[in-house]
Amino acid sequence: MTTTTRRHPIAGNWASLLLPIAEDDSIDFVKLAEEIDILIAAGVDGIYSNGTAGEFHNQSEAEYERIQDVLASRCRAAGMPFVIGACQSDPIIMLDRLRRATVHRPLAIQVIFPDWWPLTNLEAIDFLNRASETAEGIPLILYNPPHAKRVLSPAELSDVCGACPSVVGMKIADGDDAWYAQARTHLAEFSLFIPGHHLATGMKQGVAAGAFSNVACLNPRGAQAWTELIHRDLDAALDIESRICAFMDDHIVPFRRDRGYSNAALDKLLAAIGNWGPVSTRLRWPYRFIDEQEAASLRDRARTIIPELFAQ
Ligand SMILES: N[C@@H](CC=O)C(=O)O
Repeated sequence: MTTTTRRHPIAGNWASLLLPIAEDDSIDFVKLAEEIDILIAAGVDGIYSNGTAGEFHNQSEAEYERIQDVLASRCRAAGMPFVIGACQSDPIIMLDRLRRATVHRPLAIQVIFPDWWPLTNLEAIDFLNRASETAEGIPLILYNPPHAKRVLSPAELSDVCGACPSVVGMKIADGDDAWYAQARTHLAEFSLFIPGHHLATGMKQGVAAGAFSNVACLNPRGAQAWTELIHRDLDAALDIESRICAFMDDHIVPFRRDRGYSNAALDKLLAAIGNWGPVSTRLRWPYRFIDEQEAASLRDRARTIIPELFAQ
């Protein structure tokens, strides 16, 4: 894929900051700090806050502030790149989160489109331009997941984001070969982040810069080693990817498809299976979370199917 000057060097394996939720539904900030230190020690390419997995949709503004403070201070002290998610369904609150994120000078800031009434392309451009002004020169990454109120095609993403110079990247779902061809045609100037479990394919297709990664939820250190392997030995990395996908399809996706759990519940299940830090499966009310026992019983399966992710 031909790149242009807009394409930002941000890339690689980005670990989601998952919220340790206590039994009384509060955020355990001591455990949050501990989790960040573990992710830093794992040597991931970066840590980001407030994706769906980070429950951005279910926290107060004071909590938002405190999460970003903890993330920024610990990452800065360790020289670890970080991205802040300013995402929120309400555009006014989102711009305010964005304004408060700029204080920490993250590598980039993630935004979504306002998400109650779907935006037209013109409204989306207007929103991103206002977000760009608010970001004070910090690059923006548009997070447009499959569950967004409006999911844009590569051509639509190009029309909308092309009009907003601060948007340097997108975090989107990938697709089949035809989708990848469209992405190459329309989105070459952007850094594209695709779902973590497809990263080797996305890089083979010459499209993906990295992932804000569910594989890092399972094991941040293993996901980092796999990301590095993609550059060294693509065939070996694709073989691991096929087993990661099989594990997801057989053991993780059924919780959403058959039992109605949210994506955040699935990502927290992955972290509990990986058992690498102080993050349980618990989500904040009203969202249902997967019993910790399910994680314990999948632990051996994960290690058997994809031992490479647990070898470090
Ligand atoms: N979609 C996720 C990515 C990690 O699994 C997110 O919430 O950012």
